[in-house]
Amino acid sequence: MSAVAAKPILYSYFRSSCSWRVRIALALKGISYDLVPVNLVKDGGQQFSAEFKALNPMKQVPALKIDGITLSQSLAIIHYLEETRPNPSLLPQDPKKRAQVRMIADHIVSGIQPLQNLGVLKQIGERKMEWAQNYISSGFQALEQILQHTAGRYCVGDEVSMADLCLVPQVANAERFKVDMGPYPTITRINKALLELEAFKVSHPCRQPDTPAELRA
Ligand SMILES: O=C(O)/C=C\C(=O)CC(=O)CC(=O)O
Repeated sequence: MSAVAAKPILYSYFRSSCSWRVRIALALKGISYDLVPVNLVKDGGQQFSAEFKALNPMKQVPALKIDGITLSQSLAIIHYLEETRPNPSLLPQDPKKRAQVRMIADHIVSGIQPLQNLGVLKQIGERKMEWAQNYISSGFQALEQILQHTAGRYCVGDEVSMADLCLVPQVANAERFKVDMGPYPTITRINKALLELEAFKVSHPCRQPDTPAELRA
């Protein structure tokens, strides 16, 4: 290893919810990084380039080059950051609470987001809005019920955890797909509290190097 460790490089798209999860983790842990934008729509999708495919065969963002390896899959990246840069921790000490954090994170990362991802909506065609609304709503109905048992100020108790890193970007997607948030007061309250934190602000899709002018804050 060289004396001066190379800065991590994040391959990101401003409004990819999965990229945003990782940007929040990097911000919370105070890790400085360089960002390489990958535009998922321009030129038919830059993620399909041979160059990017060599980096991540799944042709998705985010990807993170760090400590001499390249990682994809947002939660795997976040767990690596947690294990190598443990402060501040994004997992509670208590095993039951840790399990609840993972349950909520998986619920969003595996149970909601993939069903409304760009690649799926492309296949769905005209009905894509209705499709995304249905899956986000049914996922949020379950999540609202779960949070009523686990939440304090944030998803699990009063400390920011991996669950919160997944929640905020998914709520942004819900808003984008015009999901009625009325039935989800707990999700709405936690989302609002989290958006007040600096790490969630700096990582926000409206403040990225690749955010188009009309979507900037
Ligand atoms: O329409 C676009 O600009 C392209 C892609 C996205 O926003 C990101 C996604 O694929 C959805 C997601 O983050 O869940």
